[in-house]
Amino acid sequence: MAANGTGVSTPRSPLARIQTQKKGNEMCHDDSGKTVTAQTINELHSLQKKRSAPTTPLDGVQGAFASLTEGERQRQQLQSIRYTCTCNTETHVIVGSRDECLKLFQAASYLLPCAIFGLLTRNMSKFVKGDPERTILPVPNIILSKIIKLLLLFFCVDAELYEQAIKYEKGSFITSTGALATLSGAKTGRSPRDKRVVIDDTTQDELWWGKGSPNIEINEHTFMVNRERAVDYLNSLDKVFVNDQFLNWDPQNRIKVRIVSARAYHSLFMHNMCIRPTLEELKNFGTPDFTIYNAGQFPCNRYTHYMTSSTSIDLNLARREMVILGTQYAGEMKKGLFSVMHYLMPKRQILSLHSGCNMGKDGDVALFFGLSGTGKTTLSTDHNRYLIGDDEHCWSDNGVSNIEGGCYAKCIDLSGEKEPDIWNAIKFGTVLENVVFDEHKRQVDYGDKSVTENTRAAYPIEYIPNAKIPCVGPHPKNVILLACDAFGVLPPVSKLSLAQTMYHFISGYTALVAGTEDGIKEPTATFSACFGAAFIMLHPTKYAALLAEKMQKHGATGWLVNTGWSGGTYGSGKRIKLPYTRKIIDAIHSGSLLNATYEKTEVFGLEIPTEIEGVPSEILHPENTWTDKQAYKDTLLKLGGLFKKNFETFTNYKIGKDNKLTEEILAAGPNF
Ligand SMILES: Nc1ncnc2c1ncn2[C@@H]1O[C@H](COP(=O)(O)OP(=O)(O)OP(=O)(O)O)[C@@H](O)[C@H]1O
Ligand SMILES: O=C([O-])CC(=O)C(=O)O
Ligand SMILES: [Ca+2]
Ligand SMILES: [Mn+2]
Repeated sequence: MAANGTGVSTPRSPLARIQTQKKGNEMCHDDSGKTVTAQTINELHSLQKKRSAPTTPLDGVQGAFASLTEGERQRQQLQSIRYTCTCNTETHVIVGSRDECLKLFQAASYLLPCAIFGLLTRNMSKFVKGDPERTILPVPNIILSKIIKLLLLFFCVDAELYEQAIKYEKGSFITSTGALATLSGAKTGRSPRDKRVVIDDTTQDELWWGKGSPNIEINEHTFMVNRERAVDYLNSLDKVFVNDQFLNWDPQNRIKVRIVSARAYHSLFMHNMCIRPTLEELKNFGTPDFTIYNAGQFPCNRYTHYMTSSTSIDLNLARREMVILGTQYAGEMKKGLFSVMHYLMPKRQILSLHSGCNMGKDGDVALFFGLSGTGKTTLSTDHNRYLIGDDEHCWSDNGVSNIEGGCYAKCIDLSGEKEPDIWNAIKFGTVLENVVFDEHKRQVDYGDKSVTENTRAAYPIEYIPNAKIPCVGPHPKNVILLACDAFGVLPPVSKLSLAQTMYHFISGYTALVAGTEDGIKEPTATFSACFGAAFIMLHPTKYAALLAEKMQKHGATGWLVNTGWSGGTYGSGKRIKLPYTRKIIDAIHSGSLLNATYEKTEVFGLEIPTEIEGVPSEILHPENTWTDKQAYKDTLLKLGGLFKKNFETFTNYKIGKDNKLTEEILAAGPNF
């Protein structure tokens, strides 16, 4: 209780957040989207719908159903709910030992095939001590270790999740192309400063901690406090959604995950993003390898030790659990599981990668690395190639495999002409986050940033016509590093030596424009080790060593592609046209670029081709595109300096078995 007797203050509006972030802290950079500007939930909702004149008369039945007889209408309705079992909101509480409960759970899923059951476990200690609210549950005198709540609800076909979302989650609508438009609330991007990892005897030694690391420590006790909070919240609801799914298309390294969440939106999102089990696999699912408790609507308690805001995403590797409090941004689940893979896979000598991946007709595989917004999804989705995946992969001795079963595309300024496959994937079943649409026609305005610039579409990978199912492929031939250079000094494409590839992989550079706020014209450089510092769990050099080893072994060629500015910095120059970038990528895939004539640039020492089919030669050397040559030189040196400064932290580490490669990598950076 506060000393002045006024009690503990509560946030003024549901969207208010506590700002406790220290400026200039040592955390890895925040690549999450900006939070919304709306101050209240109603304001947020009003942003989503654009006013327009109604086009449909509201009285009388119109359209396809108008001419149906009642019998036909009923038949069609029945057909559409064929797969939906009756919702039984009654909660069946089974109390028993963990094993007994699991057995019952298994048996029940056999009795009702197709059903996914809600399953919640909670520590019984508090329960046994006697919470009057809870002792109403029958407690037979067997040794209790867990309570499991079976909710006979789930049968998560897309249609039912749509219905649940529309009925219970404000801001859910069906768009004109059939996608489910949703709002993620106050957070429209990830919150890397609120992502915490339990430090224990094992993780203390194994994980990367300290400067630059994404792992902010909490202790086991705090994790349990937050876990209890999340589970209590979920237990208080009429229903929870449970997804039992897989990660990783490599059958030998498949991970079973369970996601318990409160929103149909979250369930459909993960249904799309993770690998969907067959009915047979679901029946035999057994115990998951990892579980997420997503209580995102509910905040963490600010007075809990270690908490610095009302949001906390907590990872406990020993318990194989993650708890989410205070953010409904669905990407936290996707990228939270990616972090888990970044821990589990390297232990098996498998490299986990923040990259897109596709394969040509002849089986040539390319990886696309890059930070958020640099083009992984856009460029790996290529009508002339098979899509293996757009964002998260593993590279093992067997080749590459996608970790996910879906894609998560940026939608800002999306157009059907430039990105037809992504455009056409936005249909029934797709989750469309934080977009603005016409209130009557339900047509999405992809240019509208009113809710956020980070608008997204999450769809199953099968929605891309040339997806490669199963999503696996042979060893990569090309490793393409994407950087969206808003300084406009990096060449549109350069061929890299292995040491240069490693240098740029460890640097993980991109520069975007700070945002859409007035007056901000100056790009900010972002360095994020391994093009995904927010998700890696071990020291970056561990992943770098694995990449070097695999590239060497399989003879892959590295490339640096600037998908950003040309002809000047943001403000004076222009973003390189997507069709040109596609031509460049085509030349890499076909092998023609490997045999081109090259010249070397100053400062970065990059090899740039003099000619590429379909690309004006004058843009290949960035200096040509700048009218002010001095400004080009100054900007180049400025960026070179930023690279050097960033790399200082890595100069004391050894990469790989011998010092030779380490020395070569250090020499592969800008030289001036
Ligand atoms: N020359 C270009 N090359 C690639 N993308 C471009 C280019 N010009 C504009 N774009 C736009 O940049 C964006 C690239 O976003 P994309 O979804 O591919 O990012 P991503 O690397 O997959 O990021 P994330 O990891 O956040 O999903 C798209 O909106 C695309 O239309
Ligand atoms: O995780 C997200 O929110 C989107 C994404 O893919 C990234 O940022 O790399
Ligand atoms: Ca993407
Ligand atoms: Mn990503």
